Amino acid sequence: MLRSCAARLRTLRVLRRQPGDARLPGSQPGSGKLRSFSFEDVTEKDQALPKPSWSKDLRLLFDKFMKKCEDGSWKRLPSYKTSYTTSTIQDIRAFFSGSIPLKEELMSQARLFTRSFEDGLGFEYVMFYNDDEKRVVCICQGGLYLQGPPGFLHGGALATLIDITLGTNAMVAGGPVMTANLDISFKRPVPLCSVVVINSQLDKVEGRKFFVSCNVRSVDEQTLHTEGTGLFIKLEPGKSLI
Ligand SMILES: CCCCCCCCCCCCCC(=O)SCCNC(=O)CCNC(=O)[C@H](O)C(C)(C)COP(=O)(O)OP(=O)(O)OC[C@H]1O[C@@H](n2cnc3c(N)ncnc32)[C@H](O)[C@@H]1OP(=O)(O)O
Repeated sequence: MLRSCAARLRTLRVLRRQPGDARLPGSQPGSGKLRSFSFEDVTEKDQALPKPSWSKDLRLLFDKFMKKCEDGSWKRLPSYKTSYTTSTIQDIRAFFSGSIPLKEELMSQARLFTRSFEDGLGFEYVMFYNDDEKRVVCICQGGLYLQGPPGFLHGGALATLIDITLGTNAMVAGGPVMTANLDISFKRPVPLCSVVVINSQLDKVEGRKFFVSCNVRSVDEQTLHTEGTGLFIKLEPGKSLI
C-alpha cells in the first residue's frame, strides 16, 4: 500500500506544475511544441511492462499472468504509444492507407489515446491472450486524471478500456476490426487508482462480424463492476472507411 501511494505521489509531481508549465508529455520545456521523439524512447518502448507508477495489485496480477504464460497457453500482448509500430500493426495500418485523413507529419505525432498520459495518471494496463479459449484479459489501473464522480473512474474511461480489450480480442482472432457497437452495463463504480480485471470472451463470429463480451471485476473478484458486449467488423482490404 505504501509503495503504491509513493508511486502515486511521484506521478503527482506534474500536478505541482504551474499552469504556464503545463505541457504535453515529451514536449520541450518552455517551447510549447512537441519535440520530435527518438524512435527508441517513445515509439518502440513497450508500455505493457511494470513501471514505478503501477500499484502493488497491478504488479501481483502481472506476475500471476506471466506465470500462466510460461507453458505457452497465455501470451502477453505488447503495447506502444503509437498504434502502428510493430510489424503486425504496420500490416494493420496498410488496411487504413487509403482512409487515413491526416497528413504524414501530423500522423507522426499521433498517439494511441490510451497511452497518451504520463505514467500513472491515465490508463495503465496489460493484456494477455489465450488462443485456445479465445479470451483476452486486461488488467488495468485507472489513474488520477480519469476521474468521473469524485474518487471514482469516469464511465467513459472504463468504456475505453472495455473497447480496447474487446477490440483486441476480435483483432487477434480476425485481423483489423473497427468497433461497430458497444453495450455496457455499469453496476458498481470503480474507485480511482484501483485495479480491475476485464475478462473478455469471443462468443461468435459471423462472416466479418465478431461478437465479444466481458465482465469487469475487482482484483478479489468479489465486486462485479461492469458487463459489456461489443460488435466488431473486420475491415475489408481496399474498402475506404470514409
Ligand atoms: C483499430 C486498429 C488499430 C490498432 C490499435 C490497437 C488497439 C486495438 C483495439 C482497437 C479498439 C479501438 C477501436 C476504435 O476506437 S474504432 C473507432 C470507433 N468506430 C468507428 O468509428 C466505426 C465507424 N463505422 C464504420 O467505419 C463502419 O460502419 C464499419 C467499418 C464498422 C462497418 O462498415 P463496413 O462498410 O465495413 O461494413 P458493412 O456496413 O458492410 O456491414 C457489415 C456487416 O456488419 C453489420 N453492421 C455494421 N455496423 C453495425 C452496427 N453498428 N450494428 C450492427 N450491425 C452492424 C452490417 O449490418 C453487416 O451485416 P450483414 O448484413 O453482413 O449481416
